Amino acid sequence: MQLRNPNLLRGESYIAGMWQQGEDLQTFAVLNPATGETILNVADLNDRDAERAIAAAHAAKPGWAALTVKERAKLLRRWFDLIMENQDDLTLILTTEQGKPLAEAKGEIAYGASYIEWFAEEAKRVYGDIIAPPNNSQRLFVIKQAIGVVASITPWNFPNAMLARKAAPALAAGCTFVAKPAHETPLSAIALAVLAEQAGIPAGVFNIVCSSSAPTIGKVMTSSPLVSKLSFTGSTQVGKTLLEQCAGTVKKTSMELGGNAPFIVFNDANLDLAIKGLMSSKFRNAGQTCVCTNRIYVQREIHEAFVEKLSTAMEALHTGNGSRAHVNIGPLITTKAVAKVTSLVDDAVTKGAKVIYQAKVDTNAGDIDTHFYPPTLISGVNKDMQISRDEIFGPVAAISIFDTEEEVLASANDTEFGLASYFYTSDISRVWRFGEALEYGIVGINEGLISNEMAPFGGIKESGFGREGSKYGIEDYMEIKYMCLGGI
Ligand SMILES: NC(=O)C1=CN([C@@H]2O[C@H](COP(=O)(O)OP(=O)(O)OC[C@H]3O[C@@H](n4cnc5c(N)ncnc54)[C@H](OP(=O)(O)O)[C@@H]3O)[C@@H](O)[C@H]2O)C=CC1
Ligand SMILES: O=C(O)CCCC(=O)O
Repeated sequence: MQLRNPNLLRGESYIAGMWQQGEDLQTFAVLNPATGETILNVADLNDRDAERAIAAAHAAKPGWAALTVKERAKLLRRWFDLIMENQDDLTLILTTEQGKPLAEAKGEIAYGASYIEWFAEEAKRVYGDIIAPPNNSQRLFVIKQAIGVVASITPWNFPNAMLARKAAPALAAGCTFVAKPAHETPLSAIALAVLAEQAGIPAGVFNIVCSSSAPTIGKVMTSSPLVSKLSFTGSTQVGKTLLEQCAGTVKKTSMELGGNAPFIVFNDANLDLAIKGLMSSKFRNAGQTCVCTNRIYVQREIHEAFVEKLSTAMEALHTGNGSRAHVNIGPLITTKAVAKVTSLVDDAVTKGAKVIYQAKVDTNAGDIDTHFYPPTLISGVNKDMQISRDEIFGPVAAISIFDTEEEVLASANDTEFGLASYFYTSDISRVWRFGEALEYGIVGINEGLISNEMAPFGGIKESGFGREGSKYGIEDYMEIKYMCLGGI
């Protein structure tokens, strides 16, 4: 990998302001998902290393919380500037370890950085309250204070942005932070730590613990009495385990878990707009995001026209190694992920769905074909097929036909998940009626790209709780304290 700033590619963890090999001096390999080649061997930390990171964050907490918000904001702003100055190198690291095409990786670096910029500003806008007292001898106040040490566990699909959007509000609020990135993609997280150090964020405030054993580090994070909050993004299954583990020390938690997003197109929709929205919400990161469209519902009268337009649009998808300029669909993260998508499509086809379009995979010498799944369009999907119940996490567009608004609302809400949803219509009454009736934390209306740092990202039901980004995001990292002054 040719980087302008080779210091960004490191294989150590960052604890207490020092680069660390870990007590056991073991390493694990980080692989390029397109080629299977080892990019770097990264220090494999154990439970005692994680405890040291938590102790470092705990020790750094009083000093960090005591800085003025302007001082913390300035350091966060410096971190943001450095990330943007190093955007091209960070992009290359991200594509190499995660697989997403370069243009998307570049977008992710800017997206992640936007949370740091936003929360550097929001740090200055935390307000308390004065409450009318029940009698004249009292005065009642509400203040907000940093929760304390925050631990985070983040996934491989957005190795930069998921970490940045947890660390930024936490640090802005005055919390200190210990991150465990996914073992598939630790290099982007380590690079963020290199830049945090360079920005002058004090030792112990931002720590990274890389490990091949997530359950080991997770146990330490969830059981340590020094950790006040756990913020997790990943599968609902692992989220539930972590919630159970956090119960022992009654930690606050934010859980950004799986989704099963419906994408509904009514007869009166602008079809071209709907296709544009679907292409971005379905195929972003090769379909590997928790807000990716999972179930597409098209009203009967427009089904044929919609399928035709979608097949044509999908011809513009080029699947291959994300480091090649024209590629816009990269590999899936592992062969296990490819096997899961394959089995969902096979199950749907066995139960009667039809494959309408399947793209070709265009790999180079050195790429491993079995790491890629071709963009595929199937129609005739129904709720008995596993593909309509599970997160696909792959580039498969699965269409069902519906007749009435009532019917499609029931289908859309018939899931344990409640993260993102999308619908297209030109009927303004339906915009409100249907938007309010969808049981989701996020509703895209005539829009397929709903994520940005100014908006509250998060789900309901088994998609989790807590909100990331927006004016609400910093609240997740603050405690409310009520003070009652008597004897007046
Ligand atoms: N909401 C979302 O954004 C995401 C949803 N998913 C969904 O989950 C499916 C499986 O993906 P997968 O990567 O396995 O997701 P996981 O939930 O297993 O991984 C997410 C994060 O949790 C860590 N982790 C895994 N097990 C534990 C544990 N017992 N204790 C503590 N941390 C743990 C992982 O570490 P490590 O990687 O080192 O094992 C990673 O950092 C996907 O197909 C998709 O459906 C996946 C990723 C993100
Ligand atoms: O959890 C995820 O899958 C990442 C969500 C990406 C986004 O912020 O849109």
